[in-house]
Order: sequence, then structure tokens, then C-alpha cells
Amino acid sequence: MISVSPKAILQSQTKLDLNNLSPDQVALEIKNLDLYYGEKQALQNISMSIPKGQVTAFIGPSGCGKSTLLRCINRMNDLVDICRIKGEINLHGENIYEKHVDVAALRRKVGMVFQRPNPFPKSIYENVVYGLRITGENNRRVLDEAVETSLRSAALWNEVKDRLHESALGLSGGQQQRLVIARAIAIQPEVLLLDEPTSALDPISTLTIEELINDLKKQFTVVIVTHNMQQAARVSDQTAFMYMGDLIEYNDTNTLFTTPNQKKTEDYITGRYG
Ligand SMILES: Nc1ncnc2c1ncn2[C@@H]1O[C@H](COP(=O)(O)OP(=O)(O)OP(=O)(O)O)[C@@H](O)[C@H]1O
Repeated sequence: MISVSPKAILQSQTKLDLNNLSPDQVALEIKNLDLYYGEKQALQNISMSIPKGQVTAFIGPSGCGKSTLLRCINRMNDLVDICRIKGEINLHGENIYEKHVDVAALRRKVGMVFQRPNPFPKSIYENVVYGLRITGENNRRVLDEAVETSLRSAALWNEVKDRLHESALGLSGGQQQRLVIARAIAIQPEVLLLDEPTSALDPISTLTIEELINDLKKQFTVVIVTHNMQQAARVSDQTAFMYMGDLIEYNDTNTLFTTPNQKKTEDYITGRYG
């Protein structure tokens, strides 16, 4: 099994019966989801419930479909012409793939942070309020408050409070990634999607972001794709192991890493492939 000491598994991890969540415990319900890029099927019949206010990790070898599945949750795959999707993803019981759904509104509810920090070439302040300004908010007091609250939630306030009007591009990579998280949470999404958020960062910045993820779940439902199994074990409450477009096993993180049900999961977490 993966060598993660129980101490490394954060105290706040909770164990839910993922097959029997009550409706008010569910943030997202993925049902029989198939995805094709042209002729190639990249996701096969994925069904899973993602609990509210928890961290759910997607792991698996390169090309297994983790990022594809993550991108389905805020319809980022709509931007890929050859992509076709069947099945449902329900957010509060409403299928986000229904024709009438306003995708811009969906993306305000389901924010996303990518692998490489991508602050805009603007001040720290303007980066944080970007989404609010788009929705027409220009009241200085509201914006100031959002900047402070979001930067505090992203564990960046103390480092930048004296230089809010300086360029975001002057921040370190780890600070930029926390700024991007602050920008994503300033518009108060319900779900935060993190696509390998630490893969471009040094170990100290990685640790800071991992601690931050543990705090963020007090306010948001977090779904994270990571290549790093130790990271999944440290930050997530439940983990989904994917292999070649299939969801092989989905369980509370501790169980998945210590007593997996499936041989493929065991082979992966013991480093036999991937
Ligand atoms: N835009 C695209 N067009 C065509 N095929 C794609 C596209 N994006 C992903 N794929 C294919 O879909 C499959 C799943 O890719 P995806 O990026 O979701 O995997 P992943 O598990 O996130 O991989 P990695 O860990 O390497 O990022 C792969 O075979 C990939 O080549």
C-alpha cells in the first residue's frame, strides 16, 4: 500500500457512505457519463456522487480521463469542438447539460483553477475583483471587502495587503496560485475545481496550498485532480481512482489507500503502473 503515515492524513477527513448520501449531503451527482473526443471514447459510464463541503480527489495514470472528467463539471469541454457528452451531471438536482442552462452562470457557481498560475496582467486587487466587475459590481466598499475576505480565505492577505495595487505578475508562483484561488472564490462559487494546482510549484508553496485546500472545504465543495498520490491522501476526504476512462474505485481516502477493493487500484497505489 502507499506509504502515507496515518498522521499525514489530515484530522478533518470524514468518512461518508458514498452510496447512501442524503440529498442534502450531495453537491454533484454524475450519472452514466460518457464522453467522446471524435471517435475516441475518453470516459465510460461514470456515475458518482460528490459530497458537499468535502474534498474529492481524482487520481489515476496519465491519460485516464481525470482532467476530462473535472472539465465536464463546469462544461469546459464545450470549448472542444470534437467533444460529445452523454449522461448527466446534476448540481442541486439540475442537470447542467440541459439545453437551457446558462453556461456563464454555471461557471460562476463552479470555479476552476488550473495547473499553471494564470493571473491577469493587472494589479493584485483587480485580479481578485475581476469576476465581480464582470457581473457589474463597482461599489468600492463591496469590492474592498471582497478583496480582503478572498485574500484572507486564500491565505495570501498578510503577504500582499500593503501592495494590492502592484502587478500580480510580481508575485512568486505559489503566491500567484493563491491569488488565482482568491479570484475564483471572490464570486462565491459553490464548487471549486482544482486541476493539478500544485504541479508547477515548489514543495513549500505546495504545502501552503494543501493547507489552504483543507480550509477551503469549510466554505466550498472542492474537487481536485492530482498526479501525486501522497497529496490525494493528505488533502482529500474521498478519492476516485480512474483507469482508461473508467471509474475503477471510489471510496473514502483512507480506505482506498489502505485497503482498496480493486486489484487495479492496488496495483496503481503500490506503483505497479502509472
Ligand atoms: N481536447 C482533446 N482532444 C482530443 N483528445 C483529448 C483531448 N483532451 C484529452 N484528450 C484525450 O482524452 C484522454 C484523457 O485525457 P485527460 O487529459 O483527461 O487525462 P488525464 O488523466 O487528466 O491525464 P494527465 O494526468 O496526463 O493530465 C487522453 O487519451 C487524451 O489524449
